[in-house]
Amino acid sequence: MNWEKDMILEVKDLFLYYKTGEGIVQAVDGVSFSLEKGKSMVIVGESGCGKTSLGSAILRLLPKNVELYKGVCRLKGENIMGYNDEKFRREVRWIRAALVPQGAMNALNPVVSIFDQVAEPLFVHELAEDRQEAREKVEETFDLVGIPADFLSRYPFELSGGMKQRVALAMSLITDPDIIIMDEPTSALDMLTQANIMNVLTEIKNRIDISFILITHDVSTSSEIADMAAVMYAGQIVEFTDSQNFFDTPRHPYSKSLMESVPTLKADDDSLGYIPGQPPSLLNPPAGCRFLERCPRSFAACSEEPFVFKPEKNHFVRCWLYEEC
Ligand SMILES: Nc1ncnc2c1ncn2[C@@H]1O[C@H](COP(=O)(O)OP(=O)(O)OP(=O)(O)O)[C@@H](O)[C@H]1O
Repeated sequence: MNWEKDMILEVKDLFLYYKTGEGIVQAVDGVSFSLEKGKSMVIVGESGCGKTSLGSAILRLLPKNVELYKGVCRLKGENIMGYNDEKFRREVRWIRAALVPQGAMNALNPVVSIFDQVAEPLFVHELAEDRQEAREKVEETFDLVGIPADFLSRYPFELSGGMKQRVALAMSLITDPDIIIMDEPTSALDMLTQANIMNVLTEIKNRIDISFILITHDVSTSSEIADMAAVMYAGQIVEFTDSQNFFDTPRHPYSKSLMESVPTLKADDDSLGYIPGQPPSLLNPPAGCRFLERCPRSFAACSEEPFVFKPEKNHFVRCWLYEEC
């Protein structure tokens, strides 16, 4: 993969391992991808495959038990992995790259008004001189995420789940970052509210120059907003391509099974697929292809770790089936 100037984010050979009493958990194991400016990307995969860890690794939000953390992360061409922690905190996290963490809407402070919570990053990072300036910025951001301005003085308990999620989004947008990573932003919401949040994201994408990474295990809700799609399996990205390609013709056997297991309004229940078995433990992942045990198309080569192949332009698949491509 070449470094290119119109990329917002380039991740190369990123590793994040955790130390535990049982051994080393290889949560992010040599992940590489790149995302163009203004584009959005979805990262899908089963629970426990390392999606949250990948987001945390990019934003350097690390727990204490890190065993290995290395790789390259270029934000607008600059390797932010080379920044010391202070520079990273001051210039990158929440300023140029923000996170909407899993369950963010339930983590709002119940005794602090919505205005004070959304405006806080402006004061912490000295981006507003006074409350009036902060208020204007918060109102502008509320307009972007579809929160009525009179919600400024409300408290979280006065808001519906969908509104709380919009507040969490507003908190990540308030500093005008280049990119936002959203971890399961719709998972605790009903279907209608999920669709509303997706519409809000589409609206934001149309109105401002921002890139999104959407982390989810729900393939269906992400198809509308994503320009690019990455599939994670057992700590690795096994497929990465533009979403049209991915949703029309997924290539990796895991991606295919994943797509076949997504319910649609047209399909009857009998045609729904499922993936037998469990992903391997990240404590001691198998030496060959990590999907081998569950793969309907495995063959002799799969006992060796697959390289990433490119069956067509901008389509990367970690699978021996595409070796000849
Ligand atoms: N601090 C930690 N210490 C040890 N293991 C961890 C730690 N954080 C996560 N893990 C493990 O790392 C692996 C990847 O977890 P992660 O939360 O990144 O996956 P995920 O795909 O986001 O899952 P989910 O969809 O359930 O949120 C899992 O096996 C998890 O148990």
